[in-house]
Amino acid sequence: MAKATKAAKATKTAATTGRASAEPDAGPGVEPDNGPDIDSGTGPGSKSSTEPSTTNGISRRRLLGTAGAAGAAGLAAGAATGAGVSRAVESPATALTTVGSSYIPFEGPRQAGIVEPGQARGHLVAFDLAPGADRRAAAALLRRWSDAVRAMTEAGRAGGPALPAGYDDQVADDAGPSSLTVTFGFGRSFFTRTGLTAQLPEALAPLPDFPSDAIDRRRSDGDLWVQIGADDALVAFHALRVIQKAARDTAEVRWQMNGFNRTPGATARPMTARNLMGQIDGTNNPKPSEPGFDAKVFVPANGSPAWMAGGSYAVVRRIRMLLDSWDHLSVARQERVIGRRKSDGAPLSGGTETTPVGLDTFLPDGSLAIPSDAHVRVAAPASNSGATMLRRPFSYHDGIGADGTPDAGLLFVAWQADPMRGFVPVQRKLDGGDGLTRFLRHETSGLYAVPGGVGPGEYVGQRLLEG
Ligand SMILES: C=CC1=C(C)c2cc3[nH]c(cc4nc(cc5[nH]c(cc1n2)c(C)c5CCC(=O)O)C(CCC(=O)O)=C4C)c(C)c3C=C
Ligand SMILES: [Fe+2]
Repeated sequence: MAKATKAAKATKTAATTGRASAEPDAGPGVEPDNGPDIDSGTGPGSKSSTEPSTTNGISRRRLLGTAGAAGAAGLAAGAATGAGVSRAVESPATALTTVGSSYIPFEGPRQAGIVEPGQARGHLVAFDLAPGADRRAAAALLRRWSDAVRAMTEAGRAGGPALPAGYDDQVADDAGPSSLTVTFGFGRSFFTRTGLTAQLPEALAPLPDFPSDAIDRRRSDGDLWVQIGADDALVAFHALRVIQKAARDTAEVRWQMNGFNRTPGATARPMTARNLMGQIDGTNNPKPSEPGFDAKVFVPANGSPAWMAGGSYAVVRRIRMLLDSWDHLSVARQERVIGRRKSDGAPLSGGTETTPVGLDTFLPDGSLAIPSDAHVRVAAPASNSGATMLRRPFSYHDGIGADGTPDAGLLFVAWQADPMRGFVPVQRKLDGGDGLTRFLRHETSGLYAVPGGVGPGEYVGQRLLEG
């Protein structure tokens, strides 16, 4: 595929994935114990443009690689440890950092934005088809979107094509690709709206209601879902604007959520990111290098329906963290809620961050080292008949809510080959028995079928829409 060809041309490097005696713990309310006009169907293909766009006479691509040194230091450390998921990175001769020049191809057997480390900035957006927009209109939209993303990910690369005028509001000028990915999915309602119910995947059955859910349906679901990620805020915003403008009369925004992660190069060496509770979050994600990874995360080539081959299912939950309550717990108690040390993410059963969690380890007093209601115990595949998912969240912070507490938490995005063997059984178990539940509120929910990737000239979802 083109993905492999492009990757081969680029310099390869590694970057980190960015990852009982149940002592009764204080819940909320207890005493503190510690202080352009984008043309329908005629958008540019990846190879069609020739000259780079210029700003004040300076080519966007000539400006790559002129930022600080932290990224390069982090990159070197990443390569030395060999940790994490490898990704293609271009290295212009003058580069002092790789943040801007990091490039993730749009084309490939799988959509980008699933296995790559979570970017520093993310936008999650759901669209509903406009009244009267049919399958044909939806197909034209997916082509416009795919062409736009192809152009945006290629533009700004050293030696890459220019961003065509129709896409360029100059917001992303001067920046490189910055690990931009845009990932597209279909919600259940898309199939009824477009008369494609015969192609509706079984796996897209509505998620069950979980007892502790507090779901706002207006900010949930949607016909189409788009996940945008980039390591530069302007590159991410630019992609968002282009996607929204390209939707034009065919689809309107149903909801939008904005998130973030740690910026690459902010730590002395690549490390698993922390969430807004301060925990190292992502350690025990399945790794692409592990046997069985693909089967857990992606629909197999002979999977059903056929158009989902190479695709995946994304569960998206906006999970508010009840931070004021959480902050009242001592660090020791917080660690027992999770089952890992806050400072370095090591399991309470001993070792370092990457030491396997000892679910059967006992303390000298005979109690379980990982409490019976600790999050990692209740969520572990071993506690859920092997159920596994790839978690790739963004944090969010939208100021102070009506209740006077931070409207902040996790835009939880979980990827799996089948939600019934991933998110659903695990969330059922967490909802009843996880010590963390009392510090969380699931406020929105969505499930999307994310088809496989595209080759040159193809658009995402083509096999569904033209099958
Ligand atoms: C339904 C699945 C899960 C939800 C919802 C969820 C929410 C959630 N998790 C954290 C913080 C951490 N989670 C950690 C591990 C972990 N979480 C899940 C699943 C859900 N989490 C799994 C499957 C695992 C791995 C368990 C294992 O096999 O060990 C951790 C520990 C570090 C890690 O392994 O990533 C933290 C910390 C928050 C804050 C949260 C909701 C806001
Ligand atoms: Fe978790």
